[in-house]
Amino acid sequence: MEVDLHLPSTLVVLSAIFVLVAVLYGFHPLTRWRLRKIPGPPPQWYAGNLLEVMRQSSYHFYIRNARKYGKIFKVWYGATPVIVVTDADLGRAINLRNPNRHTAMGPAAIMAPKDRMFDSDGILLTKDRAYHRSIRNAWQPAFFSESLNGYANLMNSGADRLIKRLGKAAAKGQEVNIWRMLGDLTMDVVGTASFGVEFRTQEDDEIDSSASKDSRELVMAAQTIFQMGGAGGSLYLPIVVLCPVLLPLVRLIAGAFPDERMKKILKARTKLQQTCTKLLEQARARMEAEASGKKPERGLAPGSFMQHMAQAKHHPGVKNGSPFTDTEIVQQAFGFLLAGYETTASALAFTIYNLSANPDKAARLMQEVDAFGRDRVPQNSDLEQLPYVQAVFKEALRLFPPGHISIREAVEDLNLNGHHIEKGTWLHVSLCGIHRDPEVWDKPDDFVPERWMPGAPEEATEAQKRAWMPFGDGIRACVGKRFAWEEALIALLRIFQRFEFKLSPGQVPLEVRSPFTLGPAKGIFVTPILRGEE
Ligand code: HEM
Repeated sequence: MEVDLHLPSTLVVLSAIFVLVAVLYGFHPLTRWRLRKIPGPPPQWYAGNLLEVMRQSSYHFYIRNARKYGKIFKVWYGATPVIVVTDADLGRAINLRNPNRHTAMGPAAIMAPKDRMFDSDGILLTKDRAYHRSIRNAWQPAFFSESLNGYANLMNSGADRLIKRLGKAAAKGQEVNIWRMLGDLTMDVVGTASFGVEFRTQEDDEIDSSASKDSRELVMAAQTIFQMGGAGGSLYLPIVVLCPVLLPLVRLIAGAFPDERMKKILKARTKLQQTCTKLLEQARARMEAEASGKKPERGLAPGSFMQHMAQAKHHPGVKNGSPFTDTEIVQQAFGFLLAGYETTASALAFTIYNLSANPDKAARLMQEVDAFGRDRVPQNSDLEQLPYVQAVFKEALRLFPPGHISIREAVEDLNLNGHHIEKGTWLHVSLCGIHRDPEVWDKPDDFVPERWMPGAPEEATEAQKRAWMPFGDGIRACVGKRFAWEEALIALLRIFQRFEFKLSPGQVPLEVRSPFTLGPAKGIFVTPILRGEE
């Protein structure tokens, strides 16, 4: 009888290869060795620290680990090590020298390039420096004082609709999820400012039936993308997180067989693109009609961000200084909504949470509001008369910065306090870690708006002021900061002219989640109470 002596040895070799691959992809011995001197929480095989990050939220996980391991530590997102920095000066230096964001692990990462165009070429994720400068410059005039003065009416009408809704709840003594309601407000304001059609997301039946068909379709598409777009959206994602080298293959398979979530996102993106293209055509018709002295019927509102982009041109060195294409304009308009909607809603909700949990601070704020006038409708230029409202908002942004990480990719090899970091490494400047650093702040976890009141005994030192950076820093810092500031102050003033809030029990400390931006885990539940006579 003939015995196949090769079979066992083949099995041994295959098993050895399998074990080697399992070790290389599960344990990453070489990378671990390279980064061994950087401390950090011990990773698990394959998942790294991902399960802990998801359980605790990256926000808490980073704050806790900064207190345990110091201002530079490493965290493993599956197979990818991320260097987290919680030192303000080092963070600024990183942001200044490394302008590229690494591609987030959202469903978009696994989409084919044609389906990803919103992300890869928009202001948020483009890695082409000259192109970024060109788009960013085109954005800037939307935040000049003249434009901001123009937005005040829109922001006040948004606040009117919110006050109406709060009034109904107050009359019934009803608890509300204020985070949700503020989300409806900011979607209303940012959506209308960006796309130039009335978003009307604050009506009780979600989308006002009197809104135009274009407007309704746009709102629904944007909402679908938001609901579906968070990290962990697609079933294909875990594969890429655990084994990034499979990305090209996963993209191919996901392109051919998209799962339900991806299908919905793709459909919503196509709808958004089509509707915006139609609005742009109307806008161009409007501009032509205006130029020839006629009055057009509909189109983008004058002064809207999209109309502004329709008139903008690239830098002479980029695309020969040509006007923006329709696709580019839609990318930017969607970027405006994406970056400005949830961040501002969460910042406002955190502010109301902190005020409700600290009634003495709320009382001081209401005194200032009353001195300004209970019935006075603010304009942008009035906001400097509200130093305590500003201080309260600043302090809420310190404790809970909605954009809590400046996400970067090392553009070259770096030396971080003696640690060698290779080009391409993912870097997270943890703004929440910096904002709660006990070596920098007294009572880092307490809500003390007086830190931001000039002359107060608690007034922040220069080092503390430098360590306040909720809008990031460097050339990728928040371009919409002045818009957010105006919108938030108008909303706070208008809300507290009419209401105070009772926090529902069981919410201190607040449960948060931070898949991408930082927000309350389930919401912030309060009962609005109509304020008595002055
Ligand atoms: C309270 C509200 C807001 C907060 C806390 C916030 C925070 C941030 C942060 C932390 C960044 C990243 C900075 C970095 O990577 O270093 C950012 C970027 C950005 N934000 Fe905001 N933001 C807010 C509102 C807005 C609004 C209302 C808009 C638009 C109208 C906007 C548009 C953008 C854009 C386009 C970027 C990317 C800029 C670039 O890459 O050049 N943000 N924001």
